[in-house]
Amino acid sequence: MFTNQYVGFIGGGAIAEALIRGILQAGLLQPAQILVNDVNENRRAFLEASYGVTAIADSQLLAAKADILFLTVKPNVVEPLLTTIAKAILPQTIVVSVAAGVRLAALEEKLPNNPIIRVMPNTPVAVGEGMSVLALGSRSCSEHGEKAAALFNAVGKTVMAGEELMDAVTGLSGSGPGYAFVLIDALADAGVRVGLPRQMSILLAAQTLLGAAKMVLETGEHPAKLRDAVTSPGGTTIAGIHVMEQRGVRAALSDAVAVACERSREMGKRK
Ligand SMILES: NC(=O)C1=CN([C@@H]2O[C@H](COP(=O)(O)OP(=O)(O)OC[C@H]3O[C@@H](n4cnc5c(N)ncnc54)[C@H](O)[C@@H]3O)[C@@H](O)[C@H]2O)C=CC1
Ligand SMILES: O=C(O)[C@@H]1CCC=N1
Repeated sequence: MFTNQYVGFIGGGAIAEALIRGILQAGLLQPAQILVNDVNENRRAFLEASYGVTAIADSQLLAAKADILFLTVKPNVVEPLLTTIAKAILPQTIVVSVAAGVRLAALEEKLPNNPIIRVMPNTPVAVGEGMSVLALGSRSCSEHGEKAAALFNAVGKTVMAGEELMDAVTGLSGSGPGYAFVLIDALADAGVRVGLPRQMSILLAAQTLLGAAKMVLETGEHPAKLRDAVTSPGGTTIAGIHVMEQRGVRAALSDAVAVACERSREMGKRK
């Protein structure tokens, strides 16, 4: 599907690097098929040295070469960037924007000919366990969607959705690894508190969340049912869960997702 094709990234930061690492690890593309542009020269040199990809200092040149072009810059940089590359990009190039809050209509206005797809991935794409949600723009047909989905399927799970769900997706799975790292760090600290060595505690915390997540995905059971199977009557787990409920862990997570979703909405309104 990608033979003799170039995939370009404008913006070589955290999410671009995670995608590049995951796509190369999956063997979907060769390093020579990946082109990267970043305003930061050190970043270009780092990505070239670390992954064998080709760094291109001129974003217009990169845009003209790419068959699929990822926009992996901060949301406020997207529109000025599109003004810069609009004349250089070929009309058949599929544009994939991962920018939080930036609407398909705004992207399509700046690039009046290209098929555009808005995606919200997350950083676990770097290890093949990403969660990416794709929304097709008005000029994207199923073939464009399938091509973009093939890239994201190689680095994790993929769901197609309407754009109206993107802010909610951003608040949950886009930002979610951040919440999960805080939870793992907090659990690891807790383990240290009760006497475990730090490294062992981090391993226990991370593997426990990974195992629990895998059980939800593989059994298809409701998480509450799986929780019930851990909570022996009068036992340790229910004593711990009681404290979590008392301290409002559920409400805190609910508010975290709601506030992040709202932030994504606000970013979409900014001009
Ligand atoms: N980090 C994450 O977990 C996720 C990020 N995103 C989205 O990805 C985008 C990038 O986020 P991060 O990678 O976290 O940010 P970042 O700050 O790590 O990367 C942005 C990169 O763009 C470069 N840059 C700035 N202006 C540029 C320009 N005009 N041309 C070329 N390069 C330029 C910067 O030097 C930097 O290396 C954002 O729009 C964000 O909403 C989406 C999903 C997850
Ligand atoms: O924090 C952010 O704005 C980006 C979007 C989702 C994850 N990181």
